[in-house]
Amino acid sequence: MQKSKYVFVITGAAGSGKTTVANYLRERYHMHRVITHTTRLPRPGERDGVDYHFETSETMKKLHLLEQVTYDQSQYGSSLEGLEEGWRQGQNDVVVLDTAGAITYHQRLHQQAVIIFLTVTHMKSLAKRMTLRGDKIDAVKSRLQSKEYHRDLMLPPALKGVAHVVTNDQWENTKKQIDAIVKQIITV
Ligand SMILES: Nc1ncnc2c1ncn2[C@@H]1O[C@H](COP(=O)(O)OP(=O)(O)OP(=O)(O)O)[C@@H](O)[C@H]1O
Ligand SMILES: Nc1nc2c(ncn2[C@@H]2O[C@H](COP(=O)(O)O)[C@@H](O)[C@H]2O)c(=O)[nH]1
Repeated sequence: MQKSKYVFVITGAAGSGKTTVANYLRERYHMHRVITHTTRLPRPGERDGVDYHFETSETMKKLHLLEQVTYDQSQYGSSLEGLEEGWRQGQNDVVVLDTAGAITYHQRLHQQAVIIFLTVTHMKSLAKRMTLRGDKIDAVKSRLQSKEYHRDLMLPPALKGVAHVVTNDQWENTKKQIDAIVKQIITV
């Protein structure tokens, strides 16, 4: 019987498939998706309280956050309350973070944070995926020019030997890799 609950942290470059993997973990393994906070504007189809808690700079300041980062000129942050909500219900959590956030989770939660770093073989496919997702052209350009985008293309040294690295080229193959990681961690 599994005693302690985990948070699966999905990290990696923009467009690498973090949200897609998080949704898979939610649907296939009934994990609780931690909704994080951001000051960026919603993308077409994104809903407040579902994809993010959309904040202003003022409301963001009032939150009690476990960690907070600036990514492509917007603020993002996640709360301990968000994690505890899932654990209270007896569920494992899944959260989507940039690599700076993933490092903080590793430092603060140790083995309780299972870090999965997503990458792709051809970096050009990332911009293509963002465009196909419906992101505005200016938003894609801004993302590609940001220092955080370039930083998150590579596994950070602090996560070497810690993160499970998954190459998300072919979705069917990605699911198999994710299933293997979950099986290794969770014993029912
Ligand atoms: N293996 C795959 N092959 C092709 N397309 C994929 C694959 N995985 C995800 N996608 C698609 O790529 C797009 C980007 O995926 P997703 O939104 O999950 O990325 P992300 O890492 O969360 O991005 P961001 O950090 O920019 O929010 C989506 O349209 C998704 O459906
Ligand atoms: N450290 C944190 N990173 C977060 C959080 N919520 C989302 N993110 C990451 O930010 C970038 C940009 O997200 P996008 O939705 O605008 O593309 C991406 O890497 C997300 O994973 C958070 O609370 N903390």
